[in-house]
Amino acid sequence: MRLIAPDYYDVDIAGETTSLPMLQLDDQRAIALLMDIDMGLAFADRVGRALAARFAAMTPEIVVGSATLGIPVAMEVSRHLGLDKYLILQKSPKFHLADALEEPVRSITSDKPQRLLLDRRQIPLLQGRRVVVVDDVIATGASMAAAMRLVRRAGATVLGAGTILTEGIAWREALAEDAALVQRLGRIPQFRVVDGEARLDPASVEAEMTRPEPVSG
Ligand SMILES: Nc1ncnc2[nH]cnc12
Repeated sequence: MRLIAPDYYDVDIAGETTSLPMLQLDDQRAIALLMDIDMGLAFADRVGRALAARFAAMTPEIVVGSATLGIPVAMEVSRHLGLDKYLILQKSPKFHLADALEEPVRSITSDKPQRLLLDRRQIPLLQGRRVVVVDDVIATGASMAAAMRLVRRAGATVLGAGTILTEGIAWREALAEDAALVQRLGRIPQFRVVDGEARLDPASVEAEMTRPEPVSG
């Protein structure tokens, strides 16, 4: 992992400041890295509780998450909604997934073509059900869009899309009207590498990220 200065980017995640390490992706790009699987049980519990609170009133019947980093999010959101069963969409074909429903992930940021897979034996868990789709980060929006397509192909209604963080702004265009379904606990910008340092990419910053907070009182 190639780290870059400044060492950390601080982001508010559900009311707590979280320091994310800065990672250089290539000559031009860097990201503030959120590895939810490395952040411990207290973090997983906190984000699960906070996202579940956003969706509870919609009375979802099942939570769907994408492997790998969406797995702890799906488990913790389910737990806090009082749901036992959850459903994971896989990225790599496993033996038992020979006959899976498949959706391409149209991502411009990954070098290899990717896809999301839904085990056909799990379709009954989704058919006619009210579903929340979750992931760790929504960046390009390509993974979330593919997950929503799969879930809808299986006959479910998507009530919402939950994520720990949104990254940049590209996801809004990729998700189109589904962007309105997104519930996030925080947001991060994207970064450009300039003189060996990560600098905030102004084009990735949401207008409301730089807008001063309204003064109360
Ligand atoms: N900043 C980030 N951290 C972890 N996973 C990501 N996927 C896309 N952006 C990410």
